[in-house]
Amino acid sequence: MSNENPAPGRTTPAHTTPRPLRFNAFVMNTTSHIHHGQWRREDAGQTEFTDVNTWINLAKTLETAKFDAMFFADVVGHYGDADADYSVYVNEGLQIPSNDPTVLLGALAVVTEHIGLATTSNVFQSHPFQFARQLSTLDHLSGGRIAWNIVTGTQDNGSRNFGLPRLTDHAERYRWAAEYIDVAYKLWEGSWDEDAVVKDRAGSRYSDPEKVHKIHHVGERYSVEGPHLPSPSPQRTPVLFQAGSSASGRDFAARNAEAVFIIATTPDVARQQIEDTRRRAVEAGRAPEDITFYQGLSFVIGDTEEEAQRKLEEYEQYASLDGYLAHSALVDPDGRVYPPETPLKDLETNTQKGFAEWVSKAITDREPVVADIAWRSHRNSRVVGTPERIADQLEEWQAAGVDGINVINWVIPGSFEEFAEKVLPVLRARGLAQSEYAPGTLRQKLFGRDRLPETHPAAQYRGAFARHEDAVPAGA
Ligand SMILES: Cc1cc2nc3c(=O)[nH]c(=O)nc-3n(C[C@H](O)[C@H](O)[C@H](O)COP(=O)(O)O)c2cc1C
Repeated sequence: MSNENPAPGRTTPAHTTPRPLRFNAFVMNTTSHIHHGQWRREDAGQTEFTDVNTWINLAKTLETAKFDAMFFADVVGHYGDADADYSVYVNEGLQIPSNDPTVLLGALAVVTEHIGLATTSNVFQSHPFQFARQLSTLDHLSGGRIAWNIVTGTQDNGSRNFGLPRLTDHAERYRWAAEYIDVAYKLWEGSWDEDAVVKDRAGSRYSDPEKVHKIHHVGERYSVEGPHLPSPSPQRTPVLFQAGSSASGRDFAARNAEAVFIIATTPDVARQQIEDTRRRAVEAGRAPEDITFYQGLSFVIGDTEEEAQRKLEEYEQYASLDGYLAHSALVDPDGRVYPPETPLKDLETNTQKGFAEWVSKAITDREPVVADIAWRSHRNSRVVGTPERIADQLEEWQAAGVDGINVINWVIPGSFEEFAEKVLPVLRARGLAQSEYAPGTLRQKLFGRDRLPETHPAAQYRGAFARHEDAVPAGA
């Protein structure tokens, strides 16, 4: 690893060069991802998300700017219950229509060389045998640049699209995820020995049957015999991203994740969340630096503070309260989205409880209402100002323990072009952004190794299935 890319998570003494932050472009294969209403702007290229060139051009822009990864969020339904007023989602282009990000990564893998490519996939949306095969294929195609954002679902509607009655109970979702990922680890790490592919033309042996193993997984939900069909890809297990915030979500992240996404309201809140998850990771037998944290932020950049404020007003004019409310999924027990004027004290909902309590406490001069939640979630993760002022604030996030930033966009590609043109040079001058990519796979770039370390739970499956009777019979 070059000096510019020391291992993340380690504190740098004050007299040495600062540690660069990591930067991901947070995107979704749809029109309206986070900042609802902005698609109506003339410069909003996200309306053309079905055109592969929108993404190819953006990937190239990001690679030129040395972004670490392009990270695609995804959902498999709309927010709220099945009976919620889904005309809002449709009117707003709010994550519908949307296309599958995992398929798109295949195209992006061949037109890029360095940038990491992260997809989101829910544990109930595909069988782990099939999903593990898809990601191994992408990891081969991209030369080892794939990451997986492991999600357990947030939507009743999405669950019903896969035959479930509703969103599975929270604790049960994480038990499900634990088995799902266990199957994937067995396939990725244990099914093939490192030197199994021999391509021995004279000996008429493509792979060595002694070195390809069935996994014989039998669990609560899955029964998977194996072997994994793809041979080992450059990273084997893709880089593992996760975004759980509850206690069970943090435990899952602490055990499995290499990069955790947070949207903390302040650097102090981030610090607490990071320290808590790192403590859990150490309890799970991992090293503190094996797990990194990315704060989601959007930027309003001006050459002067006045210009930044003027641009902010422009974004505000396009912002859609209906969209933020629908995305917040504040639904009543009948599945209807709550009217914006509903007092928070009258809310009866199972989602966003922690955030509602925080907003209730923050507003003391009047009755807090549902609209406040939508507006606060819109406002609390944005940074407004000159590039220098933005760099100052990023230093504060870094001092709180944040390793990287998930850059949330207003418009594609403009938000990323502007960040690359105006903010990254200032960050580079302060040693806070990389100027070149480190060579190798995404994990090599981020952590200085191609494969998961021995302290990771997936490592237990290396060599675990290497019994002779499990080998594929010759000629099968
Ligand atoms: C930055 C960020 C990005 C997320 N992206 C997705 C996503 O793309 N798809 C999804 O289903 N959930 C996504 N989530 C939701 C999380 O996976 C998780 O369900 C949520 O944070 C609640 O955590 P908990 O399940 O531990 O309570 C995201 C969360 C955060 C903070």
